[in-house]
Amino acid sequence: MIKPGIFISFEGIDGAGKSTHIEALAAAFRAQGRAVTLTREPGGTPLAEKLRAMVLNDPMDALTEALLIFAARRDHLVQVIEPALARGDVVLCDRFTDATFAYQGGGRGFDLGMLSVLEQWVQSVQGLPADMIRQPDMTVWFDLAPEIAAQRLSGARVPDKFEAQPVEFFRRVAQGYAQRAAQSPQRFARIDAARDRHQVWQQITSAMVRRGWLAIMVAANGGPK
Ligand SMILES: Nc1ncnc2c1ncn2[C@@H]1O[C@H](COP(=O)(O)OP(=O)(O)O)[C@@H](O)[C@H]1O
Ligand SMILES: Cc1cn([C@H]2C[C@H](O)[C@@H](COP(=O)(O)OP(=O)(O)O)O2)c(=O)[nH]c1=O
Repeated sequence: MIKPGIFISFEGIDGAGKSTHIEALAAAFRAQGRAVTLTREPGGTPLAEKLRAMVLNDPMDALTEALLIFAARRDHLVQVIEPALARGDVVLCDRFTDATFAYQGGGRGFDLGMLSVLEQWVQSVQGLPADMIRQPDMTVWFDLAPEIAAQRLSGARVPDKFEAQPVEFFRRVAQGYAQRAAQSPQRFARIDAARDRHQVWQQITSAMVRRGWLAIMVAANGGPK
């Protein structure tokens, strides 16, 4: 019998430490025999990657941006995430809809009610009860003060359209995440991302072990390189 798929998203402001830990978590799941689909948003399909390049590089008004992001999400869900979950994969997704609420809603001040309507439309998929939409089973939220994230990113990479925003923007993004976490406390696993890499890794794997998704031994042996 195939195991049910698990959908885990990773969220937090730019520089919070997501990329550092996702690969290591994929390796931990593989070490205990699970197939892993490692993917990201915006992106994850050829079409969605084209939309990502536009969203991250071209100036545009907030509604255009939200529509492109949700169009990319729909393609990604239908082409990649749903088939992977149906196969029983562990899907590790670097950002999902909480990022839209945080960046377009919190950061850019776009209407949250409209984002909720788009969320309902885009995440309605076949095979779920009519009153349910596809949501991550768990969202690992790297919570970090914007000042620390900016310090970590300074000189680390060429900033994209969002990374080039001032610290006040990221303060609003962080508030957007906190608001989403308060609305779905069961789904969100908050990580104190100000700790060192080892302690961050321990917090992440503890959340997986608590859900019965990762064996303690596998978690103890892994970690970011
Ligand atoms: N716990 C940590 N302590 C200090 N620096 C970290 C930690 N985790 C990641 N970093 C560094 O911070 C920067 C941003 O991390 P990254 O994983 O790329 O963040 P994100 O993917 O969330 O934008 C990188 O240079 C990374 O090496
Ligand atoms: C998924 C998503 C990302 N974003 C932004 C956040 C990030 O600044 C950017 C790309 O995310 P990310 O892949 O984390 O960037 P990087 O590969 O540089 O670490 O897109 C939104 O504004 N809205 C969204 O819905």
